[in-house]
Amino acid sequence: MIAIIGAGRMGEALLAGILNTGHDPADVLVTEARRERAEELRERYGVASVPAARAAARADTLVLAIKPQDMVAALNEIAASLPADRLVISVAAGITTTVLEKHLAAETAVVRAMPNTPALVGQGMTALAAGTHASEEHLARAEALLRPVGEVLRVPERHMDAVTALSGSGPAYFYLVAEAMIEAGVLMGLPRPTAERLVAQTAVGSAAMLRDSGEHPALLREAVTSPGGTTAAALRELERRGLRSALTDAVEAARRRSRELSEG
Ligand SMILES: NC(=O)C1=CN([C@@H]2O[C@H](COP(=O)(O)OP(=O)(O)OC[C@H]3O[C@@H](n4cnc5c(N)ncnc54)[C@H](OP(=O)(O)O)[C@@H]3O)[C@@H](O)[C@H]2O)C=CC1
Ligand SMILES: O=C(O)[C@@H]1CCC=N1
Repeated sequence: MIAIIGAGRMGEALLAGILNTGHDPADVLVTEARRERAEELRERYGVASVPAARAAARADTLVLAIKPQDMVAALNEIAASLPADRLVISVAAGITTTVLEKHLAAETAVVRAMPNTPALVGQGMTALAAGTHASEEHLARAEALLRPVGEVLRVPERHMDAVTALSGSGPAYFYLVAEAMIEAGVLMGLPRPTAERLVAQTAVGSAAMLRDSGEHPALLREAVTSPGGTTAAALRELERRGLRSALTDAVEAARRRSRELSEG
């Protein structure tokens, strides 16, 4: 049995992704304190909501998808009822395996994961790092749980803040670009549904090329850039406005924030 403690945006994305790939809702529990939200999840996915301590006692694998700021309180809530052989997977930004282990019984197997919301549609990217007591078998279990909702990569834990800044927060950067492009289309007089469709499919197609062609993004960009053409004019403007350095600074800010969250 799997329990998802904290079924907010990320918890729900994982829940939906896991159920979409064939898990029986009867084998999945969620912990959601707000009654209306618990009811919504039951109606939408057929999963039961139980208090965290009960979920901890019943599930073999616990996924902690609560905010970093709520993590210590939640760990204290489950620690006493968590049998020693359970696997605890935390997806919280900035919360290290050392912090997780400190608030759980000695030798609890802990895996730190950083997924992203495209898990909802089976296109997530999750990085995993093992805690001190997580064996290869525990990592394989975490991987088996998350693999159906997207790609999984094992990384050294020291890379987790950078991973969070790139793939954890990354979908938001792409959505901001998409939003700005759609508004630009509307500004030029395109009907909104037309602009939305053009941008969404351009994003999907570009992402597929990026992932599947094996080409460096600079080469893919070059192939779009006809001499003396429209793309070159647009790219000059993006470079002049500092898109590249804005993105570098943005990703570094996210990593800094992830580190701050680990300091409590
Ligand atoms: N959103 C994303 O793209 C990603 C998020 N994450 C991580 O996922 C975690 C959740 O983020 P996100 O989903 O965005 O945030 P949300 O605020 O949407 O979700 C947090 C959820 O946890 C619930 N909660 C709080 N305390 C407890 C508790 N003690 N027991 C059970 N449930 C509790 C909240 O309930 P209530 O609303 O009732 O307070 C809420 O439903 C964070 O740690 C974040 O770093 C990781 C990768 C990507
Ligand atoms: O914004 C956040 O803190 C979380 C972590 C990665 C994506 N969302």
